[in-house]
Amino acid sequence: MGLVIGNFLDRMARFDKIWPQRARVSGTLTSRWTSGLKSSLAEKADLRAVPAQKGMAALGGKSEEFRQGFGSTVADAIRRHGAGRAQGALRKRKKNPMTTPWQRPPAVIVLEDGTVFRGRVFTSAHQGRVLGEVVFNTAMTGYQEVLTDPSYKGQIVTMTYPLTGTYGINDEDMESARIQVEAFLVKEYQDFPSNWRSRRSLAQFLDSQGVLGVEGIDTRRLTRHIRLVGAMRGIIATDTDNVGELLDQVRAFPGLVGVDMVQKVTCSAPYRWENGPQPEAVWKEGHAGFRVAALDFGVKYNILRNLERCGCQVLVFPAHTSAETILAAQPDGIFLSNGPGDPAAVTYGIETVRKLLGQKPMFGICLGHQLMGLALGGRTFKLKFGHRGANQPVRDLRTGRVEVTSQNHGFCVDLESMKHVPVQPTHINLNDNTLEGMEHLAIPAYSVQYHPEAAPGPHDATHLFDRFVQLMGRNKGLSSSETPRHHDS
Ligand SMILES: NC(=O)CC[C@H](N)C(=O)O
Repeated sequence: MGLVIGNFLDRMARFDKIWPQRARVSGTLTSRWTSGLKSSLAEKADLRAVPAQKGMAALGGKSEEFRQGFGSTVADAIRRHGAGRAQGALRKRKKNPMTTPWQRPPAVIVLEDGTVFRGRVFTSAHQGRVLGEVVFNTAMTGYQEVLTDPSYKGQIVTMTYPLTGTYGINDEDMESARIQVEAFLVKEYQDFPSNWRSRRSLAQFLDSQGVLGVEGIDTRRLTRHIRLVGAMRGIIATDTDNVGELLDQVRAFPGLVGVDMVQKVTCSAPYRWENGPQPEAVWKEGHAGFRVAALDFGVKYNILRNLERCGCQVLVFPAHTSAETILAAQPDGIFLSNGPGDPAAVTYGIETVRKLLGQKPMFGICLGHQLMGLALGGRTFKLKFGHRGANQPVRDLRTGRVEVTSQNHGFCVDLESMKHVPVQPTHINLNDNTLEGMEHLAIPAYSVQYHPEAAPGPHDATHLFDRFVQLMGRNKGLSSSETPRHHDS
């Protein structure tokens, strides 16, 4: 496979060798899952003799809580932040008690092929079972954006990066109004975030919306398994360990193929985007920027932020809106958003896009790109395990330029099927040569499978938003210098 995946596997192999050494040399709790398995409290205190003693001295009367199981979190906090801040953290922790990893309730994950993984629940709000397609994301940061990206609806997401939670959750990096993933699986959860923007911990965020978080998963084994066998349905249970029963339940779950997930995430009524969603669904009086009608199949906020940054004003329409209603708003351009699930199941969206093609300049991202492909007469298929991460190399076939891109998709437009359509393929994924972008030869319409808005990921491709603005300008008879330009390309 490609260089990027090769590097990734190599890095994971090296990480495994380095990890135990680091834990031995520093004598800290970096590997809580090895040290944590020692069951007697005396042994625990021994294993982390230095931070534990400092912790007890610094906390004075708090040593009783240490013995009762706050030990690792307090010692962790002292190591990271010093005794003063650790005391503050302990006070917060008493309000929202979190047990040490080895005290957390067990969770079992069963994949549809019978493979079993075990972990521990690091959230408190959830008891029971969760079903979804299990997918992995290789971005090293960006868990907040991943959790809130509507394209993950119906999916249980695991991060391949082994430590999650370090920088908490902030108020700015939301990609929609809520958490969209069905559940979140990590190798090691870090419950003491340290970042100037952090407002709450990852566990608190998941708890606030009743979403299950599980740690202690062998995420490397899980990822390698999905890569070898392919995307799979999975079930997480916190209420039973009966694998046979869970296997029956996961096999009865329909999964994502052929299922319209868009209706679960699209907005219920049109709205204007202006530094966030605004209730009124009308163009702003006196605004000179191009008017973009965005069809919301599960739009990420950062796409709307980017359009706004390019000087556009944006009205967002529910996925079911008819082509006639959209054209009646007299937009200068039409944007087709990203979104979850199988594009072929969004039949009403395909029909609307077919009617809108050629009426106004059109730009599609991810699911929007797939719907454009289907509306033009192409086909889509499910990739073996999908592209999700922030390091996918894409070549622009017209310039030869390679961009490192952010991606999140499990389906793909079949390049072969586009051979009979008046479309030029413009971008190719260098890992597996699948189609990543196209441009219509006769009408102003183009699309990309990847995410130029990043969030998370590199900003190599933000120029694609400028291209949309240029296209709208040309369509209105403006020269390129008369059209605003906001991104460096
Ligand atoms: N990010 C997206 O828009 C994803 C598109 C589609 N749901 C897929 O998985 O391929």
